[in-house]
Formats: sequence, structure tokens, C-alpha cells
Amino acid sequence: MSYTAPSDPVNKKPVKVAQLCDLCHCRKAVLKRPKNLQKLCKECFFDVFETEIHNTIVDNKLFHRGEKIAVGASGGKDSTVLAHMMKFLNDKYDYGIQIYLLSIDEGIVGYRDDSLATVQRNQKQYGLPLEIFSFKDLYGWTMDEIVSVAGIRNSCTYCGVLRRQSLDRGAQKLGIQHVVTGHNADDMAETVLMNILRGDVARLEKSTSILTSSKGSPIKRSKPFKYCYQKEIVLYAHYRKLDYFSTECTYAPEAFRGTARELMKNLEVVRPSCIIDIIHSGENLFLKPAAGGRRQGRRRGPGTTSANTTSTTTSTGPVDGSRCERCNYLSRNRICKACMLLEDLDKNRAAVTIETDTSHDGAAKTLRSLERLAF
Ligand SMILES: Nc1ncnc2c1ncn2[C@@H]1O[C@H](COP(=O)(O)OP(=O)(O)OP(=O)(O)O)[C@@H](O)[C@H]1O
Repeated sequence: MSYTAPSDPVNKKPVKVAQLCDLCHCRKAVLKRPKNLQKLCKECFFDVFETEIHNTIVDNKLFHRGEKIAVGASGGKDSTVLAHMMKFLNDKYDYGIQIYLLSIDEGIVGYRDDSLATVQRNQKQYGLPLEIFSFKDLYGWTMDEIVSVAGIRNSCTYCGVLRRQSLDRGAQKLGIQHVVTGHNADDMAETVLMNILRGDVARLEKSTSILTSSKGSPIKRSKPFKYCYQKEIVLYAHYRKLDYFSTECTYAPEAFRGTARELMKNLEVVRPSCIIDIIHSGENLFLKPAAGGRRQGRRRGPGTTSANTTSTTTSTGPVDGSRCERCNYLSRNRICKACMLLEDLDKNRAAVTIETDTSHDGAAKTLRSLERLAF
């Protein structure tokens, strides 16, 4: 059966009733929402997707008038859509916030340099101010150099810790106290699963928070895409024709996160709502206070070790708002995690001196040399 409404100029060709958008019932559907399998036309998809994010922002009171926010901009799909969305919603609903793009150059040749070129184009497209801070300037190391010394398996640990601190440092330098990131529902559900699988109950409770901050630190972080499916973010970027960088990081993704991702993808095939369901489950988990009134922390079996633990133990009773003895940056421990990691790097660099050349091929060449040396 074909449907042609003479008074409806939206469809140029006749459209079957079964192909019509489930919301407006007049335009042809162009996609099925991965979240709930609803058939939508482009215009209705834009409208529901943008409205849902606006509702998340309003319901959680994420911003206040006059607030300066820094969008963590990597040039990838999530943060590109985030930068576009923040500008779009701020204009449409008059949030009254000032938006900056804040990028961290980790120093990964052939990956981050290309993605930052995308951010520079986005800056012009959206008319937003952009600041870029680099690992090299902040810590004296690029990620390529770190991988050549610490190996590829630890790359995500180093990158995650240093990037997190760099975003905070960058925001502070700009006089901004709120960093907004493009973490989406898939990222959050993966984190919940990972923490469940590792028995990391302390992190589990915090893993679904939309707004986080460390006591004593002036910088808060928020995730307006907490309920957005990754696939819908990609569809939005595609139909809005946004300019984003889509290459995966040169270094291996965090191995265990990859396992959780795989598990979740398999579950999603059977039950598309499982991503949101996992987040809701995480939101409703509350730790019962252990004896002595303290929350239950991470429990480890005998002989287990953490990949994130470095040789120096400095956690001698964290004090909120205190500063790292070495770099003077805010840290709940005597020595901040970034300084502990950098100390290990310096030790390794002193132990092995090799000829490095990361200027053309990035760390891959260095890694091959190291593998030959059986380092
Ligand atoms: N180099 C960076 N500079 C600034 N912000 C970053 C950088 N890398 C990541 N972020 C922020 O952290 C969020 C999560 O990053 P992650 O690398 O885990 O995910 P992603 O899915 O690859 O994100 P994206 O698609 O935005 O690159 C990003 O959406 C972005 O807001």
C-alpha cells in the first residue's frame, strides 16, 4: 500500500505506510533507533535526541547561568557531537553558559595530531575558543615516549591518569571549574560491568554518577551523554554532517574494558535496552556501610595485584584538598598518581638507554627495537 498526501509536501515520492516515521507519521523513516527500535525520520530523530539531552541537563541541574564550561574535545565522534550539542542547546534554551573547547595533546604521532586538526576545524565551525595543552609541556613526556619505555600494555593507565590531570590543570589555567566530557551510555555500562566483574565495589557505586568531583578540588566533571547510545551519537553526527575524526587510538584499548565491551555488545543483540538497564542497575546499587561506619572498599583475594599499582606506596591517609609534595597539584595522597607514574618512567629510562626516533613513525618503531632487545 502506498501513501501520498497531496497536502503534505515532505515526501517527494510515495511512501508506504509501514515506512512512515513513528512520531510524525508523515515523513519517511530513515533510521531505527538503536535504543528502542522506534522508526524515525531525520527531523524527529534530531528533535528527540536533542530534547533527551536537554532534559538530562535540566533534570540534573548540570549548569548554572554565567558558568564557564570546558568541553573535553578530542576530535572523536562523542566530543565533536558534545561540542556541537552544547553550543546548539545553549543557543536554543538560553542556558547562559560560556563554552570553551579544551584539548589535550597526548603526543601520539599519526593519531592525536590528526584528531586535533579536526578540533581546530570544529573551533572555527562552532565559533568556540580552543585551548590545547600537551603532555610534553606538562610532564616532559609524550605518550609515544612513554610507550617506548613502559610498553604498550600499560599505555591506557598512563594516558588515563595523565589526561585526567591535564584536563583539570588546563581548566584551572583557563579559570574554569567544570569539565564536560563525551562519555556515553555504552562507556558507562561497560564501566559498571567491569567493576562488577572485578568486584570493585568502591568504584561501582560512583561509576554511574553524572556529576563528579573530588573533595577539595575546585574542578567538577559531568557527562551529559550518560544516557545516549554510542550508535545514536554516530547517527546524529552522520545526519548532521558533523566533521569528526574516526580512527582508533594507535595503542591497544584497555584489555579488560575490551572484554566488557564484547560482553555488552552480545547482550545488546538479544536485548537492546540492556545498556540503559545496566546503568539503572548501577544507579540503584548502594553499598552497605561496613563495620565502623566506613563504606566497603575494594576487596582483593590473596595474591592479587592491580595493574594500576606502582611500586611506590604513598597513600598514608588521604587528606582532601591537600597537595602533591612533588608537583604541588591537588592530590588526596602525599604524592599524586601522575608523579608516581612519572617516577617509574624515569627509573626505567635510566635503566635502559636506547636510540629513539619517534619523529616519523611514532612509537611503533621504538617498540619494535625494544622487542628485539627483549626489554
Ligand atoms: N585528548 C583529549 N582532549 C580532551 N578531551 C579528551 C581527550 N581524550 C578524551 N577526552 C574526553 O574524554 C571523553 C572520553 O574519551 P574516550 O577516549 O574514553 O572516548 P571516545 O569514545 O574515544 O571519545 P571521543 O569520541 O570523543 O574521542 C571524550 O569524549 C572527551 O570528552
